[in-house]
Parts: sequence; C-alpha cells; structure tokens
Amino acid sequence: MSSSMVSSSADVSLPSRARQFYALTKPRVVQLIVFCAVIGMLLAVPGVPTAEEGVRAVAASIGIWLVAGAAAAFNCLIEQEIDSRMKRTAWRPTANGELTRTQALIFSAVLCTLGGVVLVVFVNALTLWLTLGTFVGYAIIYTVILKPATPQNIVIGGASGAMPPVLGWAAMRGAVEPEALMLCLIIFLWTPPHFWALALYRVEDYARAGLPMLPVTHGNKFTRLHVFLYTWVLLAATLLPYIYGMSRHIYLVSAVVLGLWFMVYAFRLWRHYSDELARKTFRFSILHLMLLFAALLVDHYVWY
Ligand code: HEM
Ligand SMILES: CC(C)=CCC/C(C)=C/CC/C(C)=C/COP(=O)(O)OP(=O)(O)O
Repeated sequence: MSSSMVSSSADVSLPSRARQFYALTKPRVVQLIVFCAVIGMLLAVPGVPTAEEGVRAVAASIGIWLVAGAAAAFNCLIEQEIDSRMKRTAWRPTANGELTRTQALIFSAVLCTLGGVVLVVFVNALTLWLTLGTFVGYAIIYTVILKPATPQNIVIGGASGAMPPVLGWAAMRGAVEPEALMLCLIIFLWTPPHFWALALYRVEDYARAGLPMLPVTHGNKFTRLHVFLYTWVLLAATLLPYIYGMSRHIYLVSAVVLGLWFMVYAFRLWRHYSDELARKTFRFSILHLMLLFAALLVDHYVWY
C-alpha cells in the first residue's frame, strides 16, 4: 500500500493529505446519510421547491454533510486503537499513524463548527440543535458509551444514524412531524440487518478488537435469526408512509418488492450461511435503503 510508505507529515503532498482527512469523514456512508436527508427535505414541501426553499435545502445539505463528516472523524479519533486492530479499518489515516488524534480532533471541530454556522445562518435553529444532537448521539453515546458496552450498541446507536430525514424535514418546515418520524423509524429498523450482515463476516475483526458485537457475544446462528426477524419488522414499518397517506402506489409496490427481496436474502442467510452471502446481504441493504428513499421521491412527484 503506497500510504504505508509515508514516513513523516513533512513529505506528504497536499492532495494526499487532503485525501487522508477526507477519508476520516467516511464519505460513502455520509453520502447516503445526506441523500436520505435531502429526500426528507423534498418530501417536506409540496411540489417543486421554490427558489428560497431550494437555497435552504442546499445549505441544509452542506451543513448536515459537514456535521456528519465531523461525527465520523470524531469516531475515527476515538477508535484509533480499535481501528488499528481490525483488518477492515487498519488503513484509516488515524489507525495507521498518518494523522494524529490532535489533527483529527481539530479537523472534526472545524467541520462541526462550519456545519453548525451554515445551519444556523441559512437554515434554522431547530435543524442546528437536532444535527448537533445527532453528532453527540453518534460520536459520544454510540462510539464512546454503547459500542464497547453492549451487543445492542447498534440498535440503540442506530437512532442517530436514522435522524437524517428528520433533519431534512426540520430544515424545510421548522418542525418535526409524523411523516419524518416514520422515515426515521424505517432507517432505525434497517440498521440492525444492515450492520449485523457485515458483522457476521467480520466477526474475527470484532473479536480481535474486543467489541461486543452480536455475532461475537451470541454467535453466528443467533445473529442470522435476528437479521431475518428484523427484515420482517422493517417491511412492516416501510408500509407506514402508505398507510398514513403520505405516499401512494408507486412507493407501496417498491417498498413491498424491496422488503421481500431483503427478506429473501436474510432467509437464505439464516438457513445456509456463507461469508459470501453475508457480504451480498450487506451490500443489498445499502441498495435497499437507497432505492426505498428514491421511490418515496418518485412517488411524491408523480402525485403532485
Ligand atoms: C449505528 C448505525 C450504523 C452502523 C453500526 C453501521 C455500520 C457500518 C459499517 C461497519 C460499515 C463499513 C463497511 C465496510 O467498511 O466495508 C458500513 C458501511 C456503510 N453504511 Fe452503515 N452503519 C450504520 C448506519 C448507517 C446509516 C444510517 C447509513 C445511511 C443512511 C449507512 C450507510 C452505509 C453505507 C453507504 C456503507 C458503505 C460504505 C462503503 O461502501 O464504503 N450506515 N456501515
Ligand atoms: C450529524 C449526523 C447526521 C451524524 C450522522 C452520524 C453518522 C456518521 C452515522 C453513520 C453511522 C456509521 C458511520 C456507522 C458506522 O459504524 P461504526 O462507527 O461502528 O463503524 P466502523 O467500525 O467502520 O468505525
């Protein structure tokens, strides 16, 4: 790996330094987080947003992006030691010594401050406080307290990952309303099958790092059953936007097809485990959430 050849901070070029900091923000996870927040924003306004709403939505996306990136960077700094013990994360610039914890802390503080300023100046105070609360939920409550303490860490901690649609909704309406809470519940119930599918084939990493993830504490079979059961509850929750009258048939068909598809993956994983199938189930979880939220949007515009 070329990054392991880096010997001191002095001989690191700016682009590669920038890439190291960027990596701390867990870019792909944060992209999906911002995507879900944007869908929340667009669903919160009837029809096409006005110019003023469009500007607010762009500002809110930037602000949420910056604070979410800050939360991810803070997680990297807290987990420097843990990350260095896991194959999947040992490459992270904090774990391999390319960036110090102080650099990560300053970077996280700068991103969080910038994001906070964007949110309070261009969006509203409610979105600022909810986003900062989400930062604390992930960076402190999940990372520092729950993750090393209980196999239910990701279930409880998942509440902060589930916040993006609420943040998006609050940005456009200045309030938290039932529609946003339904979308939050969907991501909340999606998180356990998403994460545990990955934890199944990364169990050795987590055991080596000393983290009490469900496959480490309760075994492979127990976790597979839980992944399967959560896909049932998730499918039920994805029907709520239709039942509540917020979405119509395009969404309903998409939610049922995607939900059943996820259940088929989870069922096969439960009955006949392989690392390969667990990896595919994890990858599908990401596609599932992306397509489900895209369907909400398509449905919204078709009916308005
Ligand atoms: C507490 C809640 C969550 C936990 C514990 C969790 C855990 C993880 C882990 C460990 C990975 C790394 C996979 C790898 O390195 O190969 C991952 C990847 C990913 N997660 Fe999650 N996740 C959570 C919530 C979310 C949320 C809320 C979203 C988006 C809305 C999300 C989207 C993604 C995406 C897009 C990836 C793929 C990243 C890549 O391909 O590099 N996750 N998740
Ligand atoms: C302000 C705002 C919207 C914040 C969002 C918080 C956030 C970044 C949530 C995503 C959850 C996430 C990256 C989990 C990874 O789990 P992990 O940290 O256990 O994974 P790891 O083992 O890869 O470090």
